Amino acid sequence: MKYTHAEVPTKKRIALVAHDNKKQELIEWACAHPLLKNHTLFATGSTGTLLERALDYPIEKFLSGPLGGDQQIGANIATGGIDVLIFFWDPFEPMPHDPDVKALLRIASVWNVPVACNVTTANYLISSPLINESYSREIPDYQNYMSGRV
Ligand SMILES: O=C(CO)COP(=O)(O)O
Repeated sequence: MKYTHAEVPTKKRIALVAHDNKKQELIEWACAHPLLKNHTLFATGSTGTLLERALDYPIEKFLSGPLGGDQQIGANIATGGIDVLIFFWDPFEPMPHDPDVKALLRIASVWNVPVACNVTTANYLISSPLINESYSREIPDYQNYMSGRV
């Protein structure tokens, strides 16, 4: 695989997602970090509705996770529309949409997007100076990949 770079803007596009047993944790984390409001926030349906209420800040909501929201966020990562993923997934509960969860985590890895799956990592991420700076992110060179296939 050949790689190229994408410029990540100063104002990040941050996706916030939590499974039901982790929603309260994510809400408390988001409320404790008002700096999030310097960025554009996205979320899956139920997570987004709860966060919007708690933060009193607009959140662009996708479908609910089990109905395709995880896949929508994954598609946005692949097309360069999301720069950071905060995904508090539940390690104790099997989900009907486990394949979607795995696919979202995989595609974030493919496109070298930073992912926080727990509060500690989210704290490290949000306190990184890079969250308020532009950043050159290494990504797969799609043109090169395609030219080798067709
Ligand atoms: O299921 C989810 C992530 O896999 C989250 O979806 P909701 O935010 O709609 O609950």
